[in-house]
Amino acid sequence: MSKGLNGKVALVTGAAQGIGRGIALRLAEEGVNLALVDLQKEKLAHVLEEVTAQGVRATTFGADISQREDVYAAVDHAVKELGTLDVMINNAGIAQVKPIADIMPGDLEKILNINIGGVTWGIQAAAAKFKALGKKGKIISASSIAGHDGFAMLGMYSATKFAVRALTQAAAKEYASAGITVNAYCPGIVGTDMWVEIDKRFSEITGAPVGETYKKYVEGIALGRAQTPADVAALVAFLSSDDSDYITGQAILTDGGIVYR
Ligand SMILES: NC(=O)C1=CN([C@@H]2O[C@H](COP(=O)(O)OP(=O)(O)OC[C@H]3O[C@@H](n4cnc5c(N)ncnc54)[C@H](O)[C@@H]3O)[C@@H](O)[C@H]2O)C=CC1
Ligand SMILES: CC(=O)C(C)=O
Repeated sequence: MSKGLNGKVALVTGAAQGIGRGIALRLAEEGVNLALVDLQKEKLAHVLEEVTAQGVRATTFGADISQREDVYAAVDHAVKELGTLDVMINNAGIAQVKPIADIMPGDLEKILNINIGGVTWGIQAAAAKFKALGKKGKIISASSIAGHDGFAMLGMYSATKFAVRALTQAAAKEYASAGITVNAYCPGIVGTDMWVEIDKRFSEITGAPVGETYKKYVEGIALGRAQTPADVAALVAFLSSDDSDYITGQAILTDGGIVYR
């Protein structure tokens, strides 16, 4: 068990599936009460059943993280339903597979609003709430290996994940005096719907057979297998726990050996 997690309250965005669901399941195992936030309300209801079956209290909230008022409303909802907030996990994000030459203004606007806007509003709303509650807190956001190395065909996605690292560093410096730590996790190749979509788009662009791009990337992992949401959740549980109290401003790689920093 991770130190100091039992009884805490965490909000997880993008909790309806994939890595966000994996984080919710792991935190529930650790006794964390959960506010589950996503665009997909039906899928959230299923994750709600899964986590409450582990004996924790939980609530769901439908929100579009690119909308500042939605994120603030989600944080207010968490505190109203669960009594407080200790950990904010800005996990939701989208991928975008396009050669640089094909990126259009609408593509740029969409991914910036979700991947950078969503994290910005999440950091802002959580820090304001921690201060209003008069408590310390932890803010944890999803970056990526693509936040350390720019990936071909994932140029704008990579740019947003580099930006998450920059925001993490700046926010860590701004909020340290309030006792708020701000960190990020950087997964590698995780077998979620996001990669099903990335693989499909690569096929459309390059003509590679479906499944080939994912297979090629997984073959490049030193530990020899694709990452699971539970692998990512193990790092997020550590960053949510008291064991990470002296860590701030970091974007920590968890990728089985792809990017070495
Ligand atoms: N799958 C992978 O290999 C990797 C993923 N990541 C990052 O981890 C995070 C989670 O990824 P996955 O679980 O793989 O993705 P996913 O696509 O399986 O799940 C993302 C979830 O976020 C939700 N979401 C998307 N846009 C939203 C919005 N505007 N408002 C509210 N919710 C929204 C979706 O409904 C979905 O439930 C993302 O930030 C992603 O960039 C980072 C590195 C690797
Ligand atoms: C989805 C993602 O972040 C990568 C690099 O696979």
